Amino acid sequence: MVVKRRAGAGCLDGMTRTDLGPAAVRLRRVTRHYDSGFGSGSGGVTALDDVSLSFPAGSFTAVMGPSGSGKSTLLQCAAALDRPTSGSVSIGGTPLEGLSQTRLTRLRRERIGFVFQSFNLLPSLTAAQNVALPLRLAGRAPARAEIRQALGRVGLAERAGHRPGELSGGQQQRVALARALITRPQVLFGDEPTGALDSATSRDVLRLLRELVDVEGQTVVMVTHDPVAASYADRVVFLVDGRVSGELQEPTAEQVSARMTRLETVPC
Ligand SMILES: Nc1ncnc2c1ncn2[C@@H]1O[C@H](COP(=O)(O)OP(=O)(O)OP(=O)(O)O)[C@@H](O)[C@H]1O
Repeated sequence: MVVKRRAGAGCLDGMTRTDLGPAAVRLRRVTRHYDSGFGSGSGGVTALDDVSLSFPAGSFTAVMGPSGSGKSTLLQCAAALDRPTSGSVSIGGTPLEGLSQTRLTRLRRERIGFVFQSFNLLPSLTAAQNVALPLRLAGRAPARAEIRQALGRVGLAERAGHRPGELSGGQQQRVALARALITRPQVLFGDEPTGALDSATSRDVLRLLRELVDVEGQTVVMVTHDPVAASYADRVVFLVDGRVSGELQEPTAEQVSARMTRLETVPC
């Protein structure tokens, strides 16, 4: 598989470089506050604090930060799975605020793909049936060739009839990727997509993500704790206490690791 970086795919911090190209996803001054559950005035948690970020179309971004820094919350707000307390999010130029639940659900189905650490495949369905699910949920009867092509994209055309229990972890994650990509989403989000895989299998999945960006122009945004995984991205955005604390372009694993060590040891 060819591993090739896109020239110029990059990143915006605080929307200072919006001229790089159209944003697949844009967050403007996003704050997400969780109430404590004990009524007003009792504090709660500010998981995201005035975050402005843009994910340019056709780029691969890794999001890193210490535990509790807001990575998953950022992903959920950016993927329209959660609503910010304030600020705005737009996907493919469509602002999410004010959209009804029905329209949000449709937008998520049509424009967003999601892969998780735990694959989330249905164990009783074959790989092909799992991949077909998003289309069935959207009311479409998927053509067999379409499913085969989606599995072919992740190198699993020959495994269409296998159930998840008959596949390795890496193969299961590739089925999950095919399922996430079957609707041709504008953005693919990954919440630690390689977190449950051994390092050799992780590399295969990361090379596949890289290839999707380089060859097909897919936009990928991935939360990870692994500096090696982050080094496959065009840039790494670092969060600390719900705020963007900086970013690295064309990162190496060593640079990411050094930055993370600093963030985890130096009080901000
Ligand atoms: N549903 C919720 N209700 C209350 N607080 C929440 C909720 N979800 C997240 N938080 C809090 O928001 C903060 C950010 O959480 P988040 O899960 O986004 O962090 P994270 O960087 O993804 O953490 P980790 O690396 O440990 O998964 C944490 O303090 C967390 O406890």
